[in-house]
Amino acid sequence: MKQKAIAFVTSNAIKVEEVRAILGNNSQLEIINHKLDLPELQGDMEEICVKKCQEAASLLKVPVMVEDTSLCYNALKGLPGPYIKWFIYKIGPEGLYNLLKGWDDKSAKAISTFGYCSDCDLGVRIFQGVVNGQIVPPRGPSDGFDSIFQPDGCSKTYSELTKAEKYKISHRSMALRKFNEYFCRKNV
Ligand SMILES: O=c1nc[nH]c2c1ncn2[C@H]1C[C@H](O)[C@@H](COP(=O)(O)OP(=O)(O)OP(=O)(O)O)O1
Ligand SMILES: [Mg+2]
Repeated sequence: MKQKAIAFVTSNAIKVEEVRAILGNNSQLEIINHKLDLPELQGDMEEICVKKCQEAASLLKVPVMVEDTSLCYNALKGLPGPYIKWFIYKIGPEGLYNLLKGWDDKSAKAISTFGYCSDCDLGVRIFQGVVNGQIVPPRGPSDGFDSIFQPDGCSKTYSELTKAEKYKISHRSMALRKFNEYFCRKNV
Protein backbone atom coordinates (compact mmCIF):
# COMPACT_ATOMS: atom_id res chain seq x y z
CA MET A 1 0.00 0.00 0.00
CA LYS A 2 1.20 3.52 -0.80
CA GLN A 3 2.00 5.36 2.42
CA LYS A 4 2.92 8.83 1.38
CA ALA A 5 1.45 11.14 -1.23
CA ILE A 6 3.78 13.71 -2.77
CA ALA A 7 2.83 16.37 -5.31
CA PHE A 8 5.37 16.31 -8.16
CA VAL A 9 5.16 19.84 -9.50
CA THR A 10 6.31 19.91 -13.12
CA SER A 11 5.16 21.08 -16.52
CA ASN A 12 6.88 18.12 -18.18
CA ALA A 13 4.74 15.01 -18.78
CA ILE A 14 7.79 12.87 -19.70
CA LYS A 15 9.30 13.50 -16.26
CA VAL A 16 6.06 12.31 -14.62
CA GLU A 17 6.00 9.16 -16.77
CA GLU A 18 9.67 8.43 -15.98
CA VAL A 19 9.32 9.03 -12.25
CA ARG A 20 6.27 6.74 -11.97
CA ALA A 21 7.96 4.02 -14.07
CA ILE A 22 11.25 4.20 -12.17
CA LEU A 23 9.68 4.15 -8.71
CA GLY A 24 7.36 1.34 -9.82
CA ASN A 25 4.69 -0.39 -7.79
CA ASN A 26 6.94 -1.30 -4.88
CA SER A 27 7.56 2.26 -3.79
CA GLN A 28 5.82 3.59 -0.68
CA LEU A 29 5.45 6.91 -2.47
CA GLU A 30 2.38 7.94 -4.40
CA ILE A 31 3.30 10.54 -7.01
CA ILE A 32 0.53 12.99 -7.82
CA ASN A 33 1.31 15.33 -10.68
CA HIS A 34 0.54 18.99 -10.26
CA LYS A 35 1.06 20.52 -13.69
CA LEU A 36 2.68 23.92 -13.23
CA ASP A 37 5.61 25.61 -14.97
CA LEU A 38 7.29 27.21 -11.97
CA PRO A 39 9.58 30.22 -12.31
CA GLU A 40 13.27 29.25 -12.42
CA LEU A 41 15.71 31.82 -11.10
CA GLN A 42 19.24 31.97 -12.46
CA GLY A 43 22.01 30.38 -10.43
CA ASP A 44 23.61 26.96 -10.03
CA MET A 45 21.43 23.88 -10.39
CA GLU A 46 20.97 23.32 -6.65
CA GLU A 47 19.94 26.95 -6.03
CA ILE A 48 17.45 26.80 -8.90
CA CYS A 49 15.98 23.57 -7.52
CA VAL A 50 15.70 24.89 -3.95
CA LYS A 51 13.88 28.05 -5.07
CA LYS A 52 11.59 26.08 -7.38
CA CYS A 53 10.73 23.70 -4.53
CA GLN A 54 10.06 26.51 -2.03
CA GLU A 55 7.79 28.20 -4.56
CA ALA A 56 5.87 24.92 -5.08
CA ALA A 57 5.52 24.32 -1.32
CA SER A 58 4.30 27.82 -0.57
CA LEU A 59 1.74 27.62 -3.39
CA LEU A 60 0.36 24.16 -2.63
CA LYS A 61 0.96 23.80 1.14
CA VAL A 62 1.38 20.02 0.86
CA PRO A 63 4.57 17.88 0.60
CA VAL A 64 6.09 18.63 -2.80
CA MET A 65 8.89 17.50 -5.05
CA VAL A 66 10.38 19.21 -8.10
CA GLU A 67 13.14 18.24 -10.51
CA ASP A 68 15.59 20.24 -12.58
CA THR A 69 17.66 18.70 -15.36
CA SER A 70 21.07 19.98 -16.49
CA LEU A 71 23.37 19.03 -19.35
CA CYS A 72 26.89 20.19 -18.54
CA TYR A 73 29.63 20.24 -21.19
CA ASN A 74 33.03 19.81 -19.55
CA ALA A 75 34.79 21.82 -22.32
CA LEU A 76 32.42 24.73 -21.56
CA LYS A 77 32.96 24.58 -17.79
CA GLY A 78 29.49 23.17 -17.15
CA LEU A 79 27.40 25.19 -19.61
CA PRO A 80 24.64 25.00 -20.84
CA GLY A 81 23.94 23.35 -17.44
CA PRO A 82 20.51 24.30 -16.04
CA TYR A 83 19.83 26.50 -19.10
CA ILE A 84 19.73 23.45 -21.40
CA LYS A 85 15.97 23.85 -21.95
CA TRP A 86 16.43 27.14 -23.82
CA PHE A 87 19.34 25.79 -25.86
CA ILE A 88 17.19 22.81 -26.99
CA TYR A 89 14.35 25.21 -27.80
CA LYS A 90 16.51 27.60 -29.83
CA ILE A 91 19.16 25.45 -31.54
CA GLY A 92 17.91 21.84 -31.21
CA PRO A 93 20.02 18.66 -30.94
CA GLU A 94 22.11 19.42 -34.07
CA GLY A 95 22.99 22.86 -32.73
CA LEU A 96 23.84 21.37 -29.35
CA TYR A 97 26.30 19.01 -31.03
CA ASN A 98 27.75 21.84 -33.16
CA LEU A 99 28.44 23.92 -30.05
CA LEU A 100 31.42 21.64 -29.42
CA LYS A 101 32.81 21.78 -33.00
CA GLY A 102 35.91 23.67 -31.91
CA TRP A 103 36.66 21.32 -28.99
CA ASP A 104 38.23 17.85 -28.85
CA ASP A 105 36.66 17.23 -25.46
CA LYS A 106 33.08 16.09 -26.12
CA SER A 107 32.46 14.84 -22.59
CA ALA A 108 29.41 15.95 -20.63
CA LYS A 109 27.37 15.20 -17.55
CA ALA A 110 23.60 14.70 -17.46
CA ILE A 111 22.43 15.74 -14.01
CA SER A 112 19.06 15.33 -12.33
CA THR A 113 18.41 17.34 -9.19
CA PHE A 114 15.29 16.57 -7.16
CA GLY A 115 14.10 18.86 -4.40
CA TYR A 116 11.71 17.71 -1.67
CA CYS A 117 9.96 19.91 0.85
CA SER A 118 7.47 18.56 3.39
CA ASP A 119 6.75 21.93 4.93
CA CYS A 120 7.76 25.45 3.84
CA ASP A 121 9.54 26.01 7.17
CA LEU A 122 11.62 22.83 7.09
CA GLY A 123 13.86 23.60 4.13
CA VAL A 124 14.51 21.65 0.97
CA ARG A 125 16.28 18.29 0.74
CA ILE A 126 18.24 17.68 -2.47
CA PHE A 127 18.83 14.33 -4.24
CA GLN A 128 21.13 14.27 -7.26
CA GLY A 129 22.04 11.75 -9.96
CA VAL A 130 24.92 12.24 -12.41
CA VAL A 131 25.69 10.28 -15.60
CA ASN A 132 28.94 10.88 -17.49
CA GLY A 133 28.79 10.62 -21.26
CA GLN A 134 29.75 12.03 -24.65
CA ILE A 135 28.01 14.53 -26.92
CA VAL A 136 27.58 12.85 -30.32
CA PRO A 137 25.86 13.75 -33.64
CA PRO A 138 22.10 13.15 -33.13
CA ARG A 139 21.01 9.50 -33.30
CA GLY A 140 17.49 8.27 -32.58
CA PRO A 141 14.20 10.10 -32.00
CA SER A 142 14.51 13.69 -30.84
CA ASP A 143 13.36 14.11 -27.24
CA GLY A 144 15.12 16.85 -25.31
CA PHE A 145 18.85 16.10 -25.49
CA ASP A 146 18.41 12.29 -25.57
CA SER A 147 19.58 11.93 -29.20
CA ILE A 148 22.99 13.58 -28.59
CA PHE A 149 23.87 12.08 -25.19
CA GLN A 150 25.70 8.74 -25.15
CA PRO A 151 26.38 7.47 -21.64
CA ASP A 152 29.95 6.22 -21.06
CA GLY A 153 30.23 2.45 -21.46
CA CYS A 154 27.18 2.39 -23.74
CA SER A 155 27.20 2.21 -27.56
CA LYS A 156 23.78 3.85 -27.86
CA THR A 157 22.44 7.33 -27.18
CA TYR A 158 19.66 7.72 -24.61
CA SER A 159 17.26 7.97 -27.60
CA GLU A 160 18.34 4.60 -28.99
CA LEU A 161 17.76 2.79 -25.70
CA THR A 162 14.35 1.35 -24.85
CA LYS A 163 12.53 3.23 -22.10
CA ALA A 164 13.27 0.40 -19.66
CA GLU A 165 17.00 0.52 -20.54
CA LYS A 166 17.13 4.29 -20.07
CA TYR A 167 15.31 4.08 -16.74
CA LYS A 168 17.87 1.59 -15.45
CA ILE A 169 20.89 3.85 -15.97
CA SER A 170 19.65 7.42 -16.28
CA HIS A 171 20.59 10.48 -14.23
CA ARG A 172 16.93 10.67 -13.13
CA SER A 173 16.82 7.07 -11.90
CA MET A 174 20.06 7.55 -9.92
CA ALA A 175 18.61 10.59 -8.18
CA LEU A 176 15.26 8.85 -7.58
CA ARG A 177 16.95 5.83 -6.04
CA LYS A 178 18.45 8.16 -3.41
CA PHE A 179 15.06 9.81 -2.96
CA ASN A 180 13.33 6.45 -2.45
CA GLU A 181 16.04 5.19 -0.07
CA TYR A 182 15.60 8.31 2.05
CA PHE A 183 11.89 7.63 2.46
CA CYS A 184 12.39 3.91 3.14
CA ARG A 185 15.03 4.66 5.81
CA LYS A 186 13.24 7.49 7.52
CA ASN A 187 9.71 6.32 6.86
CA VAL A 188 8.81 10.02 6.82
O1 LIG B 1 16.14 12.77 -19.42
C1 LIG B 1 16.13 13.70 -20.26
N1 LIG B 1 16.66 13.52 -21.50
C2 LIG B 1 16.65 14.49 -22.41
N2 LIG B 1 16.15 15.72 -22.20
C3 LIG B 1 15.62 15.96 -20.98
C4 LIG B 1 15.60 14.98 -19.97
N3 LIG B 1 15.02 15.50 -18.87
C5 LIG B 1 14.69 16.76 -19.17
N4 LIG B 1 15.05 17.05 -20.44
C6 LIG B 1 14.88 18.33 -21.13
C7 LIG B 1 13.55 18.98 -20.87
C8 LIG B 1 13.87 20.45 -20.81
O2 LIG B 1 13.93 20.98 -22.12
C9 LIG B 1 15.27 20.48 -20.21
C10 LIG B 1 15.31 20.55 -18.71
O3 LIG B 1 14.64 21.68 -18.21
P1 LIG B 1 13.78 21.59 -16.86
O4 LIG B 1 13.50 22.96 -16.41
O5 LIG B 1 14.40 20.63 -15.91
O6 LIG B 1 12.46 20.85 -17.38
P2 LIG B 1 11.02 21.41 -17.82
O7 LIG B 1 10.99 22.91 -17.81
O8 LIG B 1 10.63 20.72 -19.08
O9 LIG B 1 10.06 20.87 -16.68
P3 LIG B 1 9.82 21.47 -15.20
O10 LIG B 1 8.46 22.09 -15.22
O11 LIG B 1 9.89 20.26 -14.28
O12 LIG B 1 10.91 22.47 -14.91
O13 LIG B 1 15.86 19.23 -20.59
MG1 LIG C 1 11.69 24.02 -16.16
